[in-house]
Amino acid sequence: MPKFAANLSMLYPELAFMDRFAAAAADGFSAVEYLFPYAFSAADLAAQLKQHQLQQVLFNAPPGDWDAGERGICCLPDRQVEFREGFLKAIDYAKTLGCPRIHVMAGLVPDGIDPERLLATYISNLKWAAEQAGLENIDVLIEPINARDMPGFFLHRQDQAHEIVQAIDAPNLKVQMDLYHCQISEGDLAMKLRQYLPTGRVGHLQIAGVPARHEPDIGEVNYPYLFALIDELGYDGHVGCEYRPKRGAVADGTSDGLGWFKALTWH
Ligand SMILES: O=C(O)C(=O)[C@H](O)CO
Ligand SMILES: [Mg+2]
Repeated sequence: MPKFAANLSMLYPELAFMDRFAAAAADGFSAVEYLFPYAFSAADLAAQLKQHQLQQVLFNAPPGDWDAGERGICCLPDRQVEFREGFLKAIDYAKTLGCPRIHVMAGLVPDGIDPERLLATYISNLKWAAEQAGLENIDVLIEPINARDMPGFFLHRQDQAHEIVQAIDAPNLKVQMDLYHCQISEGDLAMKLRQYLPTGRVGHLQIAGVPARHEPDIGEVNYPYLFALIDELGYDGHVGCEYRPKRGAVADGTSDGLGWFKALTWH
């Protein structure tokens, strides 16, 4: 069975962020991920990990002005300085948290800029980020995100992401394959896993039910089948549980929805 990580940005919305570590550990998770650590000190977050014996497996580099609607700045030519400063801050957090990978969001395609310039900026920033992160044995990840949830995002498809990763060819630059986004954008999940996991270029997996992004046992995707396939293909990384609990921010709403996880992991 794959190893699962609780995504603390989406799970446990009923709790304050700092209380979500204890809740994830109590539910049987041994790893966590979340979008952004920057509202908290790295030392406080590290203390939560230590206290609850949790491993931090992923977080995101600063995405620009998230509240204003920005979704990453890596492809934006006029934001290179900010991207690089933000990425160095992410490395500092990753070192304190013992986190081996950082997700870099590409950004939304702005009007009126030549697509070739965006691609050139994206590639140049990713090359630089992979070099910096490589000095600390950290992987850099890029994630295709579906256009229904994030219209105008620069990176929508697995083949596009793999083409970029191959072109840059840095050993620590990999794809974050979110099966929720992949199902919405392109489908054929089992064959996509068979195609991409053996390349060694998938650095992290994430899951959610489709179409509503609730628990993985709600919706059109047969996850038990895919978990067996992921094992068969020898993937030994984590699978991030990045979904919005169906019961929402009510007491025990997240734990009540974890029957699928407990059935797989509790013996
Ligand atoms: O939305 C996702 O799937 C992610 O993994 C990003 O980190 C945040 O948009
Ligand atoms: Mg994701």
